[in-house]
Amino acid sequence: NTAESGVNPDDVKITFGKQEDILIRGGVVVNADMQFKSDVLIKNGKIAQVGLNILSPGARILNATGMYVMPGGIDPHVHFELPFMGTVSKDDFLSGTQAAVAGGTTFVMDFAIPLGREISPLEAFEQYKKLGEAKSVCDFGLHVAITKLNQDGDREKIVRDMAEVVKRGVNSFKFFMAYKGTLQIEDHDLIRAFALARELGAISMVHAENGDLVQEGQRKLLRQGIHGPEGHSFSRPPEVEAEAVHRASVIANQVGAPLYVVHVMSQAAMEEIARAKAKGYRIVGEAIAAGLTLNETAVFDRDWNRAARYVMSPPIRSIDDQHALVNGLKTRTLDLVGTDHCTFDTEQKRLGVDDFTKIPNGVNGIEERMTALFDRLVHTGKLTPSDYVRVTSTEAAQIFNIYPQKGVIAVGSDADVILLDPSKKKVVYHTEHHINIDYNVYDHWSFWGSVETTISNGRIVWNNGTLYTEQGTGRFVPTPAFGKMFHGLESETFHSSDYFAGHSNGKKKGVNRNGSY
Ligand SMILES: NC(=O)NCCC(=O)O
Ligand SMILES: [Zn+2]
Ligand SMILES: [Zn+2]
Repeated sequence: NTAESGVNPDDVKITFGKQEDILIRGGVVVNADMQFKSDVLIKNGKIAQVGLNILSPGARILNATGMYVMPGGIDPHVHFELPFMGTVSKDDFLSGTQAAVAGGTTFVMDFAIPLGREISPLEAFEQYKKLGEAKSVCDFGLHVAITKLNQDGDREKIVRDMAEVVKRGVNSFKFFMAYKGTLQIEDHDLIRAFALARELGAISMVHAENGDLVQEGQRKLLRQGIHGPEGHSFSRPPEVEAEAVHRASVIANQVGAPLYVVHVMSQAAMEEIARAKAKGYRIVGEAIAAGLTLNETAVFDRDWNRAARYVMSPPIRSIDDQHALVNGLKTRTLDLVGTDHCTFDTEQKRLGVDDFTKIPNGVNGIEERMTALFDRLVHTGKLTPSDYVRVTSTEAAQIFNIYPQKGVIAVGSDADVILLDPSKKKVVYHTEHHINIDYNVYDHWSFWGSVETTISNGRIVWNNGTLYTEQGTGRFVPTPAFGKMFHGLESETFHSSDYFAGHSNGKKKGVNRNGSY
């Protein structure tokens, strides 16, 4: 036991990687609905007791005086070892989840993307699940990307795969409306895929940009002699993002499918979400840490290597957009915050040194999200600590249907818990971070709100600046179908075959829960 906050690191070394009884004393527990002074007892990887003056002889004591005791962060949008744009993103499930827990995130959701290889969505799911189980140091879930509906001339294969991955614990499909020629799915397939997802009780997620317009914009700029990173921003203006949000929301609403828009980066795109919400569409908007903290001036840096670090899609926008997105979280036009953590080192970014369309797209953020958002949202007084917990953890747990296992400090929930000191600053140095690249877009930034201790499934994995992780301790957590976004829709008669004219011999047949069509 120690009078200092957190625990004595020498003690921890003895039991690192092991679940133990932990008593968190004297902190303020913050859930999405309320905050209250309370102790928290952890046993066997679960929260065993929440209340005042808990006694538990033999438990390790964590002194949380002056700290917030919060559910571990849930990052619904990360990409580890993603084969993309001629290379593979640098952080894998090991470095990525180590950085996650060092930053207070205890659950990540990656995307199984059948990209750059002729594999099916089911094979992609199994590959990513295997990678995650072998390397992760915290629990993880998976979304599955659908890039086309026809595999090797077999129009039923993808349909069968979608049903099968739902059975295996996936409740969300991702569709890219951009990246023409590689990931982009065309509207006629999007309509059918949304309908299938709807029938299966799985959320349709979109990367919303008009990929055809982007491609035309890129060609025009290159013809005009614009080859640098700024061309990336010019080729993907906010209208191109907003148009895709509008189109996706209309298509989803027409087929009755709940829609999740990932990485909303512009005010224009956010306004399309507000419009859809006002019309009663089932739609949620995800902000990302980069959109809430960075601005487009970085892409205009005279130093090419520095500018390229900020190239991601949709692009990082203006300061006005950034402020609008922060306010959108406050007004609940936007619902939750991820990172889209997708890292490429300087050498990889330089693949596009002569042509901005070849700069691998992606920025870091998994290690900084919790502290950066605490600084920008809570320290500024815009959001309450409870609202912060909602947008960084609880909302994701509810949307992806793993609440109350995750996303709350409550008896019976997984012991994924952080101790956050609101009066301490976290300073980011690329020399100290846990991600696997040679820079950090937040290098030398300081944020109010430092995650002092992270507990993952009852294991202390981060304490006072030191990691105590063991590769492979993270589990794949299945996300069951028909979560929050489907509530009230379960019993409705819905046949995706209504959207597959001539696809099932004219017979009105749906995808049943066993996966046959
Ligand atoms: N966002 C980005 O630039 N890279 C990751 C892939 C994606 O989410 O579009
Ligand atoms: Zn995307
Ligand atoms: Zn992404």
